[in-house]
Amino acid sequence: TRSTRPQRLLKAVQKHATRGDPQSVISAIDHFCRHSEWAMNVGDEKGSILDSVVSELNPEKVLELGTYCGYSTVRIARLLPPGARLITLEFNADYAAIARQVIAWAGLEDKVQLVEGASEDWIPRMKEHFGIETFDFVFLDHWKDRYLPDTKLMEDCGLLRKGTVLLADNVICPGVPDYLEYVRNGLFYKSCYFKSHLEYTKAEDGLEKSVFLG
Ligand SMILES: Cc1ncnc2c1ncn2[C@@H]1O[C@H](/C=C/CNC(=O)c2cc(-c3ccc(F)cc3)cc(O)c2O)C[C@H]1O
Ligand SMILES: [Mg+2]
Repeated sequence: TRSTRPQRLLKAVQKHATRGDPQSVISAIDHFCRHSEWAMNVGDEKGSILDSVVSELNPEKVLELGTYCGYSTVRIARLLPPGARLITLEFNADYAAIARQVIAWAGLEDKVQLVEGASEDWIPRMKEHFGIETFDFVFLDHWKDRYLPDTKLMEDCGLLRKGTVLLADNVICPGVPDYLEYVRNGLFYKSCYFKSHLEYTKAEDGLEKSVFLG
């Protein structure tokens, strides 16, 4: 049977990227998505904004919601200091299998824990299962109607501390209106918008950076 797009994306990484070189993995995926087949990675333009937020923060404990093929996982993990940890949640087994191989090709498996399952099932288990007190940085890039409920769930589970940074992809396209209203007009966050473009296109999109006020 015909291969899937994530399988073809992985093949492009294995063909064009150098094992153990995260930048070459990122470049191979961006080239594949720009010239062969569009895929819903955060991409190079928004990815540079993601890089600057992570580099400035130097987080020890990172959570990613929605691994997909592992593109943003690699972008984030390559910038983490030694000893820092990234937990990424993905409930689609096929995507998870591809992402594990992409992360391994980049040589970042020691910094990344890919957990197969739904965010609402795993967020309440972060403390007892992974020994996480609070997260320093959370990247939201999963189903858009899950951003707000999962943010409230992280608050309720005590996983956010004063200064925790949430960075949300796709706040314009496809859009997350309920989440935006909550972080911009609520009392618990200081929020700002980074205008950019939908990955590999000219359409507007952007990232919302929200700092938890505790
Ligand atoms: C609740 C939960 N738990 C664990 N994993 C979860 C989850 N919800 C989704 N996931 C996993 O994350 C991934 C889902 C990501 C959803 N992202 C999207 O739907 C998405 C869509 C677009 C887009 C824009 C314009 C268009 F015309 C078409 C598409 C662009 C993007 O950057 C996106 O992230 C894969 C899925 O299995
Ligand atoms: Mg996205």
